[in-house]
Amino acid sequence: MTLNRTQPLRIGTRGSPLALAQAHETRDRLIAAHPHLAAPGAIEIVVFKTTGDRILDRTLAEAGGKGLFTKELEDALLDGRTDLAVHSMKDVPTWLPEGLEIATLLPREDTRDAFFSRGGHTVDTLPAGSVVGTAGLRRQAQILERRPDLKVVPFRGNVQTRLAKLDAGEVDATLLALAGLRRLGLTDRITAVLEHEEMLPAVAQGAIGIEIRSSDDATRALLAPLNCAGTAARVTAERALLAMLDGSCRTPIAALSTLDGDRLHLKAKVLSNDGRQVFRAERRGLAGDAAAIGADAGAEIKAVLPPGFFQA
Ligand SMILES: NCc1[nH]cc(CCC(=O)O)c1CC(=O)O
Repeated sequence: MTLNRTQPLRIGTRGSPLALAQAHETRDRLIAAHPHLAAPGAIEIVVFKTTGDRILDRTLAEAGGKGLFTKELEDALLDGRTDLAVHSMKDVPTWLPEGLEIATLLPREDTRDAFFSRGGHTVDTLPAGSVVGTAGLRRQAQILERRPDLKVVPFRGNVQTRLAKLDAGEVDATLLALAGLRRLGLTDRITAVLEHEEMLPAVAQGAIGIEIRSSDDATRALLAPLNCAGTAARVTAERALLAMLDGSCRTPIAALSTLDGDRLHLKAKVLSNDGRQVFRAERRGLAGDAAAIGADAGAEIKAVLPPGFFQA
């Protein structure tokens, strides 16, 4: 098969600064692997506004529904308006639409969360009753697990908006994924980087996935040299856990797998929203068994969850 194309390769992306940085990283990696794609017009970046970009006044769990950041990109792929879609894998629902697949995982960024506070406080030194702004139930639950005396309030908007709200005193602290901050070059204002023991990341946090039509062998071949096998194994394990738990986005789930050679180590945690109930599982195995490792850890947690634990 020839990798030369007569049509431009069309990359679908959201328009947020982080999404654009990830689309540009994808374009740059494609050009590095296939120099002819550097020609003017060989790659087009097509920007879409997703439902998740429109809803800024509610938390995403309240907005309900899955795929808030992906649906418009996937519709464009399915209609043939684009050839690939670039996603933060953290935002990609467990089940993809029929006819689409994640073809490639780029090398994963740092998976930790960054903590920002006024007055340089860490999670442990924040005065009782301090207000932490976060949109995510996973962060809310883990903050309250450690500090039940803090108050967590919903908080959305892009990085700059959130930091402005912090400066204005609307909240005393907030959290953001370090991966996004690194990609945007916005790490200078971080108060503390939270280690995994303190804040286990979201499934696939820090990973960029590239989605294509399953029938599109030409684009799959173009993307093949960009795939990071280690990231793919880790994301496979974490997403298999999610699939087994079948968790709605209203239940806090955190997971992280790491690789040491071909040995994969998965840690997973499901919490109640108030952080008072915590269920954990841990598994080790071969990277080649990533899907089974994730499913197995998910099944262990599922077996001990009280009936009705997952909210609709
Ligand atoms: N939910 C939004 C979102 N999706 C991916 C990232 C960060 C980048 C990543 O984890 O890959 C963020 C922002 C955040 O959580 O701070």
